[in-house]
Amino acid sequence: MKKLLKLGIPKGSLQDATIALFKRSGWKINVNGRSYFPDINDEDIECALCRAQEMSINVESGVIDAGLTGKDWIAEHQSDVHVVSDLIYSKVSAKPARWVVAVAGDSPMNTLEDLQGKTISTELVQFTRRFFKERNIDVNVKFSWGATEAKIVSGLADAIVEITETESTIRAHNLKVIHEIMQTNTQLIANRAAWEIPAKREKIEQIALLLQSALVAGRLVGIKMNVPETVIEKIVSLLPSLNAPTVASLYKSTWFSVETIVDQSMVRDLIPVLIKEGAEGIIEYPLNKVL
Ligand SMILES: Nc1ncnc2c1ncn2[C@@H]1O[C@H](COP(=O)(O)OP(=O)(O)OP(=O)(O)O)[C@@H](O)[C@H]1O
Ligand SMILES: O=P(O)(O)OC[C@H]1O[C@H](OP(=O)(O)OP(=O)(O)O)[C@H](O)[C@@H]1O
Ligand SMILES: [Mg+2]
Repeated sequence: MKKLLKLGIPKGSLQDATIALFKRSGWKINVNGRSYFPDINDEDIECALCRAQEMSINVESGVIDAGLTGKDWIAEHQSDVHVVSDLIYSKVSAKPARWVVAVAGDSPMNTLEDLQGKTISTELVQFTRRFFKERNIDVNVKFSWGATEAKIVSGLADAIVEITETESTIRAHNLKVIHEIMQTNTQLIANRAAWEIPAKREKIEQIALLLQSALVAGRLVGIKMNVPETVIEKIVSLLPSLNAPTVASLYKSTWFSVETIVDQSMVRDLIPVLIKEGAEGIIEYPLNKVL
């Protein structure tokens, strides 16, 4: 039977992070062997694996109702799709990635203008051509099938336009970044006609809401502690929180239980301070969703 929503899952760099995010959001996606049609535990959704590079083309044409892909490839194709939600994650982190112009580390080229008349290798050909044309810099943009960083080292190109997330590939080839041309992150996009169908839109919005809440939850943790009455005001003043922390009295005691949600990056600095100020029995726990 035909399902309500055909959903594109990006095959490749974003695949594992996307399936993991769906799992945290309450959907199990199972990729079976060589099949490009994974199972999902939702009778309204039919999943299809699709390359990130062509997702927006298939969403625009309506072959797929909605899908996840990078902002970069939507821009490359100038696809006419409805952007439902920005989901800030990349291959290995919950951060955007960057498309940069890079040259050999010892190159005398340091600015975009220095690339006048030079050869640039990239997978993102159309976007790169438009970028340089808008700046009246005449360059020869050549399509790269991948391993693009190697093309500077082997002398096949003077510069590259390439995506970087951790910069390890740039460093491994002794390149230097001379310009950032775009930041990119994953986006949930929908076919414009599908978006106008209430039942489809409702399902897409449900997916957007839960993916977003699982992403936010991934950055936060809960902390809970016991605090004597004498230092309660001081401890509360130290706690950053989404809202005010919850403070409850401990049964037949002058102590309080204090609970709050904080950014996980600050926990390692916060906990020693809380202990020093008199908090005890501190526990930290992960969150599944924050709505
Ligand atoms: N670290 C990363 N490296 C490459 N692409 C990334 C990274 N993080 C996020 N992306 C996004 O993944 C999408 C490209 O993924 P895709 O798997 O299709 O290309 P790829 O990694 O070049 O694939 P492959 O090289 O295996 O053919 C883009 O939208 C890009 O923005
Ligand atoms: O900044 P980093 O964390 O090193 O990640 C960026 C690198 O990862 C991707 O390569 P991919 O594995 O897709 O190989 P490819 O160049 O052959 O496409 C991308 O094309 C960069 O080379
Ligand atoms: Mg690649």
